[in-house]
Amino acid sequence: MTSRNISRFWEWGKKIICVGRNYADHAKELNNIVPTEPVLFLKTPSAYLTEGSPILIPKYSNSVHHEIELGVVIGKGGTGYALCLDMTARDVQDDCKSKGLPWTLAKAFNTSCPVSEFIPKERIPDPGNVKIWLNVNGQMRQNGCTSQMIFSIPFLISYISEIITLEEGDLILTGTPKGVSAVQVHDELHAGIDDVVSMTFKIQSSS
Ligand SMILES: CC(=O)CC(=O)C(=O)O
Ligand SMILES: [Mg+2]
Repeated sequence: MTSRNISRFWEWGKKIICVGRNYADHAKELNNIVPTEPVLFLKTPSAYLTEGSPILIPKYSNSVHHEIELGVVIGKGGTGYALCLDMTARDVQDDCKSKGLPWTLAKAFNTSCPVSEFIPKERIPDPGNVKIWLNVNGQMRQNGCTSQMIFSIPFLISYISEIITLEEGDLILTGTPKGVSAVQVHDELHAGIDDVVSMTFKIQSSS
């Protein structure tokens, strides 16, 4: 595990808004319908995690999946970015889906939103065309491009703004490409955006 001390750019009181099923190949791999409108959900402040701290598997799940995603950070003079993980208790989510219940237990648990350092907008001139990738213990699992998004970043910002007032510092996770899979205790997740940023997180049990 890296010992880099990444300072938190995200602060308490700001929102973490997530978009689901924004890549058709991922919606299909989980047998979900490809959406015609963005699917939104929220993460809690205690979900936010920076490098150097472990991702904790909640006791109530036997199948926590990685989902690598481009994060958009709302700023006064435009947006910035971050690489994010939307850790998901897939077994719990499947159960919630079958019962018509919200996804909070599956998506918003403590440490479920590992985030890279802040990426200034100049470092990603075209956020609609960057490669995001993730490997687990050195094996590539996800390797997608934001050009595959169903709903573009400008559309998502405008869509969300109609429903939830976006403020400086809010973070939007823009959905994951295909290749999600379960992680195990002691796994090491290494992820990046082209040659712009990379991050490493270890998996631990929560006890
Ligand atoms: C099925 C999901 O968990 C939706 C999601 O989070 C995504 O990124 O897609
Ligand atoms: Mg996701």
